Amino acid sequence: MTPTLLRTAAELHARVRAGRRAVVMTMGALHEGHATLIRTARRLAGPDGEVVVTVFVNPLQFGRGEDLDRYPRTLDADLKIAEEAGADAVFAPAVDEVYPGGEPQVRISAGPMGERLEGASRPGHFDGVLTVVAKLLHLTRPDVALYGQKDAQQLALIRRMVRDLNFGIEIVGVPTVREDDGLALSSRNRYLSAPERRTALALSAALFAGRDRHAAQEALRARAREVPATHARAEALSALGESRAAADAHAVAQAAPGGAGAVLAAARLVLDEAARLDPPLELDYLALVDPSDFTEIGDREDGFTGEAVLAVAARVGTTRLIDNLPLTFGTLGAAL
Ligand SMILES: Nc1ncnc2c1ncn2[C@@H]1O[C@H](COP(=O)(O)OP(=O)(O)OP(=O)(O)O)[C@@H](O)[C@H]1O
Ligand SMILES: CC(C)(CO)[C@@H](O)C(=O)[O-]
Ligand code: BAL
Repeated sequence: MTPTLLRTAAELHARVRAGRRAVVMTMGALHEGHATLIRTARRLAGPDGEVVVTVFVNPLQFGRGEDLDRYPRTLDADLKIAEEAGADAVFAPAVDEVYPGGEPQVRISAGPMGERLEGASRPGHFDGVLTVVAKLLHLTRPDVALYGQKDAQQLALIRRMVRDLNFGIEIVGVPTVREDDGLALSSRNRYLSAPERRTALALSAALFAGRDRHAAQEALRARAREVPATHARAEALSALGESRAAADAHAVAQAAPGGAGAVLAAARLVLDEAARLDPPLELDYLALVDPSDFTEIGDREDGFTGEAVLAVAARVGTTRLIDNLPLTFGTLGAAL
């Protein structure tokens, strides 16, 4: 069924709530990534609940010289995608409806986490994001709200805001949806020409190179833990086994370089190559960060263990893209 289109806060509030409400916030120009969020929301809301999708290009989160004016606005197509994915209502307010008195004087401050990575490149961006997210949460009053892992720093900040300011709403993160060749789906991909898209593939390719390096390291770490046990077993068996196990231990020790620095180096190699393509990739940042506060762990000692996010941002032509992958350091070895 075509979702009900709601244009005003009054229309939204007049709507009779049906069970558990799940909200997906977007800036429109919907694609399969958004559809996945909406389908997940449908599941979480349940058959008696409802899914509300918001479509609003928020001027507050765009810096001067960014793409606010050219950002794609495709409401008819968005309604169709929202319908197919199972939305009950689409809230698509005008700017005046969200900010009736002009830009708000009182805003949410994203704090130090909002000044790193994306926040360093786009000053004020996360204050604008959190301010509109807070407003949209108050307007839509969901039980649960869903956000994509593709915007990992945004997701972490929304979780933080909801916790720090007691919003009492469940926040659910949804893994990044990609094209078959790896490119993360993004509304801004439609700005890319064919040659630019080829260059843009380097973002995901770099992350995959980092992930592969990480997987190889983790396997070596696990092997290194296993070797003493192998050694003990071998010792009990025969002198020949013992010397084999010792050789194995030596080989693992030699082969286990690494940690965070090696993961970053593997990813950087791909980005460096892409910088020589035509059109070139212009790197903004590549960083390995702690997902709880987005501080860099790239420069910490090689023995880092725990959750991390490998994040990248780059420009191709006039289009700025971001991508990231979650990585876990050390648990494979720890589990053995
Ligand atoms: N490829 C994707 N996979 C999963 N979630 C996504 C993906 N792309 C966007 N989202 C999520 O959809 C929500 C709305 O995002 P938004 O409308 O800004 O789309 P976008 O494709 O990220 O656009 P942009 O190109 O402006 O970054 C956010 O929670 C975002 O993280
Ligand atoms: C969360 C959001 C809808 C706020 O404008 C936006 O930042 C987005 O689409 O990711
Ligand atoms: N998807 C994040 C919104 C923005 O880039 O402004």
